Amino acid sequence: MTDLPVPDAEQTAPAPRVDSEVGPLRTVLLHRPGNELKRLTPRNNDQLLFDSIPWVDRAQDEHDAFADVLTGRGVEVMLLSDALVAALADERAHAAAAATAVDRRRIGNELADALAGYLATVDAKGLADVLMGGMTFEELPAAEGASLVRKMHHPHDFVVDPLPNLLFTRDSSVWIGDRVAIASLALPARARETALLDLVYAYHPRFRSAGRAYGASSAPVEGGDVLLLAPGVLAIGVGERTTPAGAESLARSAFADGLAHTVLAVPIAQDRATMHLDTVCTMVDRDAVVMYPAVRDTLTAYSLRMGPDGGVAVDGPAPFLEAAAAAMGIDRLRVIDTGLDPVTAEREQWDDGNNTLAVAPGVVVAYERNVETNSRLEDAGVEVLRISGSELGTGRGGPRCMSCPISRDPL
Ligand SMILES: NC(=[NH2+])NCCC[C@H](N)C(=O)O
Repeated sequence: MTDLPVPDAEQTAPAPRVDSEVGPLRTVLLHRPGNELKRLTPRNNDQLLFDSIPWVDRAQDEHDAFADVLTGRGVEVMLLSDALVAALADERAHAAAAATAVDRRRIGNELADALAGYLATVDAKGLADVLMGGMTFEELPAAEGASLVRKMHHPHDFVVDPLPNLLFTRDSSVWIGDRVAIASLALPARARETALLDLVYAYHPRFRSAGRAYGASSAPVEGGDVLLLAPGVLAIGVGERTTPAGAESLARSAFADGLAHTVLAVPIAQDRATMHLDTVCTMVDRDAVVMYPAVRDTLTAYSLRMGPDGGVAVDGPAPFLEAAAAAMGIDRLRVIDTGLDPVTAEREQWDDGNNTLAVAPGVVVAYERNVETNSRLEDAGVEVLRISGSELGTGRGGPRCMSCPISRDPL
């Protein structure tokens, strides 16, 4: 008898490729919140971009339920912590990752050497824990020296900052076609996420052959601002996070790689409530978006195309909905009219009512608390898979923010 080889998960997994916001979702990268959330206190939560202090056990339960909804729909869920540990098994990744955690300028040479020495001794899992959850002066097990830095810092100050916003995997990397763009995150609290995702995509066996769409150290672009409206058509929000230079440079590289023919640069208000384009608008079907009513008629877009000289040609601005429909080659982009009174609309926008994750055309995951928005979506024929997010939402992010699609079937 001959034994047939058993295909392993990596051989059977769909190849990474995402051309739209709504094509049937096959594989997604999530981050189950961990010890990094336990670092949040009323003194540091603003700086770490959380609006209150989450109840961590409950946040984990909510996240598990989110992952279950996705697996229940046949989606393969990859967890960032597992992917990071797998990547760090490569000693080059281990060394590079440890180096990203050592900030000599902040902790001085003596402690930096002690920290680097310690990190070199921990295994992949131990290193991943420090990279994600951070480390306090009190936890640094290096020999007690006379370091002034150690003496003058509070024992609970961070030697390595925690990364509570890893939860929002949408922002740190984006697949465009068969290439991955490592985001260049704008705010100091998230800057180190770039380096971790960069290592995951470089060293995880599953991604080794993945081409890059954007360099990790380029001008700021965050994934929450990038919407794949249709194959070849990107919308990029420009506001608190993604800069005009970031949008221009991602457009230039998408054109050069043949990943897009049109990029819409969409100015959004530079506010916490609208930090990314996906806080006011996400796609729920091939030709439909759910959108915050207050911006529906005012949102505009510059249309970027490859210029004759290989540069970027800019048109507009024009109304966003018109520019989007034209670029997508459809008559009209349907806006699901949430028809809400302005106060309800503002409350539900703040709680990520417009931040839905499509698992297929017309099927989206949404926070249950946005009762009005969800019922309007259903009235318009969209199936809504509700999850609770009372704790997950304390960082201001909904189902779309908490997910990075790695593979979607073509539309
Ligand atoms: N795609 C999104 N809207 N992400 C939300 C990110 C929230 C996170 N606390 C931040 O401020 O960066």
